[in-house]
Amino acid sequence: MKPIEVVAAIIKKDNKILCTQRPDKGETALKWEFPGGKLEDGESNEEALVREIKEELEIEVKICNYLMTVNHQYSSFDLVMHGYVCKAADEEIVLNEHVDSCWLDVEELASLDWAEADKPIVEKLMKNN
Ligand SMILES: Nc1nc2c([nH]c(=O)n2[C@H]2C[C@H](O)[C@@H](COP(=O)(O)OP(=O)(O)OP(=O)(O)O)O2)c(=O)[nH]1
Repeated sequence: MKPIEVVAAIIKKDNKILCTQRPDKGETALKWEFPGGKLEDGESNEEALVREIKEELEIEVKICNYLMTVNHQYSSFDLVMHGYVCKAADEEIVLNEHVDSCWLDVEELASLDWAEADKPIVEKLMKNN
């Protein structure tokens, strides 16, 4: 099966990181994630990320650096997820798709129930801190 290819934004503001909670459906129901979504045909990772964040949260992000790619096998699909560290301007987020969100310090990230594929990203952020 062809993996689903996704981009995810680790959005930083004032030293906090934006964490978002997925809706109550599918294999990752109510898990916490970094916002983002699937690449559309012909899009670069960066274009997809800026578009997804605008759609999901109604904010503009500036991509600072690539962090890592995670390959994860869920039982119903294979995921390839590219994580980028981004900066948000001082705009209010609007939750168009997520059920909850919070801004956490890096050392607080482990307190959330993350989607499995996000755990290596959380570990890397905490190690780099
Ligand atoms: N965006 C995002 N998706 C993640 C993360 N961790 C993780 O397992 N996923 C999975 C959940 C979903 O099955 C898939 C991304 O799908 P999505 O629903 O966010 O993407 P999308 O907005 O383009 O999708 P769609 O509703 O248009 O189908 O990747 C993460 O940190 N960020």
